[in-house]
Amino acid sequence: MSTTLIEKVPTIKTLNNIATSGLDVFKQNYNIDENSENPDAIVVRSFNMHDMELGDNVKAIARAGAGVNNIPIKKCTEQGVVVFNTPGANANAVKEIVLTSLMASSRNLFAGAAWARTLEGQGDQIGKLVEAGKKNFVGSEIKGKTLGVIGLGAIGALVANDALDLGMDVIGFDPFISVDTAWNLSRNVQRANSIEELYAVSDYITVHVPLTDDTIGMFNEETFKLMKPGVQLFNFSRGGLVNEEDIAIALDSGKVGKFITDFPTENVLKMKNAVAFPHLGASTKESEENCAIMAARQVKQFLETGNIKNSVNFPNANLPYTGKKRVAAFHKNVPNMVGQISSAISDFNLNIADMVNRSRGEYAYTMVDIENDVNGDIIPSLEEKINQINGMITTRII
Ligand SMILES: NC(=O)c1ccc[n+]([C@@H]2O[C@H](COP(=O)([O-])OP(=O)(O)OC[C@H]3O[C@@H](n4cnc5c(N)ncnc54)[C@H](O)[C@@H]3O)[C@@H](O)[C@H]2O)c1
Ligand SMILES: O=C(O)[C@H](O)COP(=O)(O)O
Repeated sequence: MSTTLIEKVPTIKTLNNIATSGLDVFKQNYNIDENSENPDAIVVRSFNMHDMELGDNVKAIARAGAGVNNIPIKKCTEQGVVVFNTPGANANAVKEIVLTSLMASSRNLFAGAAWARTLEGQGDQIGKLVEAGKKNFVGSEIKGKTLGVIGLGAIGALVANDALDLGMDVIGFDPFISVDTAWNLSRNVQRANSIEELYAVSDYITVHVPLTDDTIGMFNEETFKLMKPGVQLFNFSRGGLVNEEDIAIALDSGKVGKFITDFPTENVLKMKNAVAFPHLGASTKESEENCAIMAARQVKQFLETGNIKNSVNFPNANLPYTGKKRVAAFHKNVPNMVGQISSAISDFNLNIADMVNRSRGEYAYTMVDIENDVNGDIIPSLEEKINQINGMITTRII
């Protein structure tokens, strides 16, 4: 696989609309081409990449957003393609839509507004009809009610903290909470020791976990049984978290009072007391810009220096870039890789100035800076030699 930036202008492929301010990061020395079949890197939002061929030149994929279930992570890792996302960059947008929906749903605003539209054509009678009909839309105040927040990451923590400020009692559940988020979470958020504890006390439940093999269908017949009758469920995470057949039954019976989701499907659109938005959670100007800029900067930094920040499949690694030649190698996390890379470099009579080696599960990443000026002619042979090491996935010399 060929690689260095001096050889050619790198191409960035975009899937979905990416905010211009993000693409501006690539203004100099890059080529942006949405039709490229074999780019150096791809910037994507929700486009489903699972059935897409990845060209052998692709080195990085940046998800301008949080959820990466649309990207074939395993395949990327096996090919040494780094996948990035933009943690927290759209969290405020989602927090605001969740709290807006929470209040709007609790006050029956969606149903009330839809009914008001049916009065069109009633002329002078509208005032009278409104006063007679409003009793059907009496809502509840959220103050003093309990909100259960499942997943206390970037979004969940913001929702939990601000719901407290709105006068709600908040209980949170996240068995994998990060130290950073724990620091940001108000101490007034109660900690549920089990998800069952949260289900038992919550009047409203909002979910902020990724869609994975472990979370798919986590809201189902069994879990609805553990919730308070009439609970209102908010899903701004991913449609697959909720079993559609089971929620339809729970809504019919009133076990679940309302279901607000950002993920419409044919089934959801037919459900009683369900409100669906067209995946609007992160659709604000601010959030689209934040995500695009962060994604673009991470890709640019990686292509130009090999440094990795916010990858979801390879370890983060940072070595100050001096401008001298750098070997950047993705490999299996097995013994003696660093030794073999070092000895391949010394076979070319080159000295090592600095290095970093980081691992993540079965995979690892090593960057080695070379002290000497490297003659461009030997780069392909050095690259080839390192790529021949057993357990090596791919190497670049930058
Ligand atoms: N509707 C939208 O437009 C929109 C926008 C942004 C994010 N999202 C979705 O929201 C999800 C969360 O986003 P985020 O930025 O908060 O991500 P995040 O990674 O910051 O937080 C996710 C949290 O979920 C926790 N978690 C994982 N599995 C769990 C489980 N089984 N039970 C409880 N907690 C669990 C993790 O420990 C983590 O703290 C994303 O994965 C994405 O699918 C949707
Ligand atoms: O996971 C995310 O970040 C959201 O679902 C946003 O998706 P979008 O970028 O397609 O709006």
